Amino acid sequence: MTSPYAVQIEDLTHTYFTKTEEVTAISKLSLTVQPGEFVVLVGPSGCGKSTILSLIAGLLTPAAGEIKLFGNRVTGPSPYTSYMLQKDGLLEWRTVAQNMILGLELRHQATADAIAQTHRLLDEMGLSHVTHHYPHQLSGGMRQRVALVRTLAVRPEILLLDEPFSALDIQNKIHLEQLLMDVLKEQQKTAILVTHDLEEAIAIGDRILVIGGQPGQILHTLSVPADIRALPPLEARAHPAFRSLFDELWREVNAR
Ligand SMILES: Nc1ncnc2c1ncn2[C@@H]1O[C@H](COP(=O)(O)OP(=O)(O)OP(=O)(O)O)[C@@H](O)[C@H]1O
Repeated sequence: MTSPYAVQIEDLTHTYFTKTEEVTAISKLSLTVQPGEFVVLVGPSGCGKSTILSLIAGLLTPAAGEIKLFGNRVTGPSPYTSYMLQKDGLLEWRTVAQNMILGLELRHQATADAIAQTHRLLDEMGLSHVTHHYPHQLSGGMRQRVALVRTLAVRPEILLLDEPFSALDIQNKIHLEQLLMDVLKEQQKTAILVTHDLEEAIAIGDRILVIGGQPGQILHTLSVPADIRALPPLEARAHPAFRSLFDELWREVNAR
């Protein structure tokens, strides 16, 4: 039987070992994410948010518990996921066109069709005029849009986004949030976003999980009301209920 979940995490524990100490970053975490759902992880620094993403991406091996993506157990990096970080990670010696197909090349999927698709995405992001530019010729917002195209190019079912817009000014941030939401809606992808920006969490998430405790646990869940979810990120921020949701999240994140 196929799994009804895009992501299913059961009793997950992860411990980092350093020369001097053991840090249990995640302990017995269980969580499910529906296909097409946009889940946001918020919480104080060091609570384990990035560790959760790295475990889902198969970049770390858990000490205990398991993660399944569409019913398939994660044992290493998988074609289901694509990861985007705060640092764009563009290779300075490659043009925009060469950077955006990097993931396709690494996965041996750089077919003419896949590359053409990637150029369409670049066009949708308003970047077709910089196809042959090098990263140093781009603004911060443009670089991050190229990184988003590269993340989407491999057509992952699940996007893992670790503070991807946190270094951007508010105009660029909202613009990229909108572009991301358009693509997710059109392609019906699942996404898990880590952010410190509680407004961003409410403006683009379906369900927000406050992570915290000793070690990482889900301390609070906030489901964003459907009428806010239906709005573009800029308008969502102006919804009359937005402030009280923000206050609720703020209290929960800062409660302990
Ligand atoms: N490579 C590592 N080696 C040892 N400890 C680590 C390592 N990476 C993370 N940790 C520890 O694991 C815990 C969780 O870290 P993690 O980066 O997942 O938190 P976070 O919530 O993403 O933090 P931030 O919001 O600051 O990015 C922290 O105590 C951190 O110090």
